[in-house]
Amino acid sequence: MKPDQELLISGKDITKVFGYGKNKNTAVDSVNFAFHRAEIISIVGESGSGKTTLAKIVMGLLKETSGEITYRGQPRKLKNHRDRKAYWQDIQAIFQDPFSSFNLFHKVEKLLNDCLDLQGLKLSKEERFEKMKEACTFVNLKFEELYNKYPFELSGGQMQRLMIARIFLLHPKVLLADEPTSMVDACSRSTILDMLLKLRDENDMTIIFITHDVGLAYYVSDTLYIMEKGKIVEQGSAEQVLINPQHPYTQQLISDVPKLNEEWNLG
Ligand SMILES: Nc1ncnc2c1ncn2[C@@H]1O[C@H](COP(=O)(O)OP(=O)(O)OP(=O)(O)O)[C@@H](O)[C@H]1O
Repeated sequence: MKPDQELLISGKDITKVFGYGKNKNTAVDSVNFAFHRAEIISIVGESGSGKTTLAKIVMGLLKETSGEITYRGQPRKLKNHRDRKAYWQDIQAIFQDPFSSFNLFHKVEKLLNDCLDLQGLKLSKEERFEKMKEACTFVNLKFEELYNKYPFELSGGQMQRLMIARIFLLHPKVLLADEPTSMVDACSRSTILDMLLKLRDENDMTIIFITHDVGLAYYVSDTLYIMEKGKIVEQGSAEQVLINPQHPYTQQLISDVPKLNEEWNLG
């Protein structure tokens, strides 16, 4: 499936400065982006390049110092609780540390039930059970075995699957995934990515991956944004950027993955 042309979220000259004076740090520097419906985008860069800061700005968790974000054709407004609630119904995130995404005092059943509540759906107890079970099955978890457990009783991999089960129930328009596979082994890793790709195909979800792994980015993405020291130094279709990188930083990132060309058979 290919992304369509409907522009969903874009940013113009987005800048984020932390600190003052000698401690001033421009984490995101005049960044422009345009993400479309059903598009899979990877933002690739080394540690400290500003990926997570940019992701938090897109999420509305961090206020940009300057620049403008447009969402569905309108300047994004997050002034009051109502604006934010509406925005966060449409955009969800999976962060590196799954523990940060859950209320650790709530059992799995409540965590999933809350997703159904957020949708405002009127469902019977049986319907709720069926939906939660379906979500767990989608990510190869057994609801019957987990529903009564607390997040800290789950493995890192189970937690990550549970996060995807939540996304399955919430079906947001945009999913921001910050290194979503960092806590799972290589085998589960491709399963998790396949789950996310399937969600995109079924729900036309736009997915933004934040990663330092060019290989992963190529495997999953339509579009790559390469970020260095707060700036987007190169962007384009995944093939175009990987096969014919223009910027020296991109060339270096790719050459740091010596087997990339062979593994992905890029010639
Ligand atoms: N809350 C903060 N206060 C001050 N500086 C910050 C803050 N958050 C991030 N930074 C700085 O902004 C820069 C970009 O950090 P950011 O976490 O966005 O990078 P990243 O590319 O996501 O790195 P990683 O891959 O390690 O997560 C870094 O220099 C970091 O120290």
